Amino acid sequence: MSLEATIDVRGLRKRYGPTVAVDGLTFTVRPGQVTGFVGPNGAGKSTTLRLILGLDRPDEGAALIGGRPYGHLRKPLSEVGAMLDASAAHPARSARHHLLWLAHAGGLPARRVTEVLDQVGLASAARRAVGGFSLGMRQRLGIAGALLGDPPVLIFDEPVNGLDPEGVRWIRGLLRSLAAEGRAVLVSSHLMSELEDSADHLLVLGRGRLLTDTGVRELLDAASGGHTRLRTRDRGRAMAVLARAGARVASLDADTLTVSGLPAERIVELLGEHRVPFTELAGHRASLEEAYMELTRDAADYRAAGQRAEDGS
Ligand SMILES: Nc1ncnc2c1ncn2[C@@H]1O[C@H](COP(=O)(O)OP(=O)(O)OP(=O)(O)O)[C@@H](O)[C@H]1O
Repeated sequence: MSLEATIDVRGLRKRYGPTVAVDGLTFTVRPGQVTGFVGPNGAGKSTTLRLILGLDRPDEGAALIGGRPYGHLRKPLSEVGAMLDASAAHPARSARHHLLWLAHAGGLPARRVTEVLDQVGLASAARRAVGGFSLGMRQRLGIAGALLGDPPVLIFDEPVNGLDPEGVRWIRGLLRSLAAEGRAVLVSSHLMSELEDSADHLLVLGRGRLLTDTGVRELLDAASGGHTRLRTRDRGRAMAVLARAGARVASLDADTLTVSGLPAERIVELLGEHRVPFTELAGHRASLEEAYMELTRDAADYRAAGQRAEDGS
């Protein structure tokens, strides 16, 4: 693997007729990390990935893999692996033949085919026609194709889409291990929750623009840090005491409050001083989705679009 495992996108712009699909994107995907590329349907994720992979031409800007545009890579399969469409294999071909054909076209040895079939758990189905494969098996075959050249940069477009929980767990583990080997791994998804246990970094896209470029840990820490869940029989007095001290307090149910803006130790002190009884006090760990909502409280645009995506319309 080369050391230049990066994707650099600079001022990328692409328009289809009246639709601006990608609107001035700049970001870097770094080695040793899983970078989540998130946004609702139509946000421009697939277009960006196609531009990075030289499958479409940008109107402006550039996308570089290890410092060079895709078209200038000497051995593309060994420099970047991608799965954009899991149904790309010919249905009458066996999994093994499909990969042998790819390996041959990319100047790779046949032994790599055996290795990647093993790696994705398809060894026993290698001689079956792809047409009879389940969606999960097709995803695995697409991933095998991406891994064929042992590339330092990997791109997966919605790899989790339509998979059962076992398949989702497998893909998460694979993404993590590929990043742990020092590769740059870019994974798109239209759902933040799908990236919960796999992404180290997040690029959030809305209507062709980059809304957020952040580390997942920083995002979660910022959103989780200030929240404490408090259970008390005397909700009214607890709210009054804490609000007077500058906290933001909200009711969750008859005897539970969430408190933000004060550290847990200060909450305990205040409740003690004012003799407000409580039975439970716990730090709250935000989910990735909650953390992102907190960060973009004012970005109604993304949310409106995201909501439509969640509704499936
Ligand atoms: N070849 C094309 N011709 C015309 N419009 C296109 C083309 N490709 C993409 N678009 C439009 O560009 C916008 C971005 O689409 P894109 O597929 O990149 O979004 P996406 O974030 O990948 O969405 P999805 O999650 O649905 O795949 C959409 O409005 C789409 O209709």
